[in-house]
Amino acid sequence: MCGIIGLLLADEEAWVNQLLFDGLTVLQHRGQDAAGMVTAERMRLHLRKDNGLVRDVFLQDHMMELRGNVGLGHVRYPTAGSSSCAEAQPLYTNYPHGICVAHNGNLTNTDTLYKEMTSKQRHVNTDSDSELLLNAFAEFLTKHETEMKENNHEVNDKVDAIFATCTDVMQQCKGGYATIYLINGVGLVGFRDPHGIRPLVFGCRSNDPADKGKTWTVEAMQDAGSKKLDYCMASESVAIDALGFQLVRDIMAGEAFFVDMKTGKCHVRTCVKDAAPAPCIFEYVYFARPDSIMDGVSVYESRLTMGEKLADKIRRTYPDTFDEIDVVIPIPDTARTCALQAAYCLNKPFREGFIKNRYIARTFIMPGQAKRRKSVRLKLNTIKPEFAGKNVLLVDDSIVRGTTANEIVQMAREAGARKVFFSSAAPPIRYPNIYGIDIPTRQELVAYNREEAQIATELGCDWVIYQDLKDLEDSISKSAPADRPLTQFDTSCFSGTYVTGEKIGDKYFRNLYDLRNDDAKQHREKNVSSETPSKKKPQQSNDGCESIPNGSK
Ligand SMILES: O=P(O)(O)OC[C@H]1O[C@H](OP(=O)(O)OP(=O)(O)O)[C@H](O)[C@@H]1O
Ligand SMILES: NC(=O)CC[C@H](N)C(=O)O
Ligand SMILES: [Mg+2]
Repeated sequence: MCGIIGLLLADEEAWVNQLLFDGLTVLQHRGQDAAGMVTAERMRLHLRKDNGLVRDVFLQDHMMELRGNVGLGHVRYPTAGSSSCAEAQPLYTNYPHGICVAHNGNLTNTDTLYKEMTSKQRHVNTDSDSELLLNAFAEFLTKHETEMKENNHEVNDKVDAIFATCTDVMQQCKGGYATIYLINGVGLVGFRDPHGIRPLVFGCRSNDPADKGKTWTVEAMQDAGSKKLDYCMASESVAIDALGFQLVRDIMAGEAFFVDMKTGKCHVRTCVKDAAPAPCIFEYVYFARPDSIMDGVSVYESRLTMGEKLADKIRRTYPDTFDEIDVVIPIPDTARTCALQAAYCLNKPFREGFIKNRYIARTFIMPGQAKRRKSVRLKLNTIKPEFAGKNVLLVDDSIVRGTTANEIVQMAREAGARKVFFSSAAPPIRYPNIYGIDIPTRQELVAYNREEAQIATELGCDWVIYQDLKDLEDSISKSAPADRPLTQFDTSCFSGTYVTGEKIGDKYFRNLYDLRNDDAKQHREKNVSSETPSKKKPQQSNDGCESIPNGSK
């Protein structure tokens, strides 16, 4: 999962860099491996990207170079290629105009796309799927702008050319993607794949004091005077809130949003006929911040309902033994909301048994199992009296590899717990994810080929219980707005059903396994890190980290 953000300020003399920095900081939970930013100052692009957290990648000197009133930002959690900083984003291609991309998601037809792009003499320089998404966009934009110049009736103007390009990219590129392009001198374009698997929202703010208190809709934005509005697109609404913009709405599945930097006007269009919304259910379970609103649903509210339904299932499944539970303890951070509500519904005390070290980041999205395991112990420590002599019900949002659960159960026992029951607000994860979450192999999953009793043995707990998929889906649908019901989700890692429908056969999964199992990744990363120069010396970087000639260093 990555975090993306795009901003255009009406004032051409203003700099967008600090807003991008702040927005990326708010989206940091979506990607911890690398961060990047590109800005456009008149016709000149400035790029800075590197491995590391936002606060470490952008130093004062870099910020001074990131000039201009329009830009893109990205925080990366790799799902394809390597974690080399050459694959950090935004990525750039020279022709046409000079285009940069920030992408969240994962493409599933990269082999075909690679062949098509190289057959058209487009230069693809990395193993990143996002570079193919960039080149496909550039290729189709070239085609439609040429048609426009030749007076083809279907493409009448620049706006038509942009949307026709989005349609072609959506038809050509399979998989999950929410993406923002910065087209130098033209504007910002954001869109979601035809299933809207990955999230993307937009908002605005007005520079006109007369607009104070106004509620912005797309129509109101389009009626606003020229060069009056600042625009923001971002993976999550929290970024829009934090920057002082007003959230307008989600970009819908198969829809594109274009802001023309010459006129300051915005345009929205549905680009495919067969859009069928199926957002990733794991965003609600784990990825998104609870204070985000996604596809009209409050993530916080959906997690409360997950807790409620989990409590119901515990009562139903263990009518005799659930009385034994003395205390309900969340596994910080993400599980807190559902644990709170589960405790309330079970009528059991809710206690903070684990304290989180606020300086350790999320463990599931860290690369490498050894690092993840060590991080759980560094990240969480027990409040011993909350465990001593008690039967504890631990609540986590999900169990993926079982790294966290395994360590946590041991820690609970070491702290003196008598019985340890483990519950997950999501169903067992038994299938790979191919749309932007790095769960590439079934073999690494603790629930792979195991039933609950075997999983409990593996985790060392007295019993383990999982949410039912139907209950999870209902937890989210329940809070969907009446005029935009959510009836379908990408639930692939729980169900093995892949919503994009194209034939994803055994060969694809074997190849994914070979490329992205933990050992293969570790081997690749060793080679990458021995090639990557120190990020503290950006002036000397020669590995593609600042790949635009004359760009920011
Ligand atoms: O079974 P595993 O492979 O360990 O993965 C699942 C765990 O990882 C995540 O926590 P993480 O530490 O990433 O983030 P959080 O602080 O937001 O809960 C998630 O919330 C689970 O606790
Ligand atoms: N998690 C993501 O969204 C990853 C984006 C892209 N596939 C990459 O690996 O850079
Ligand atoms: Mg967690």
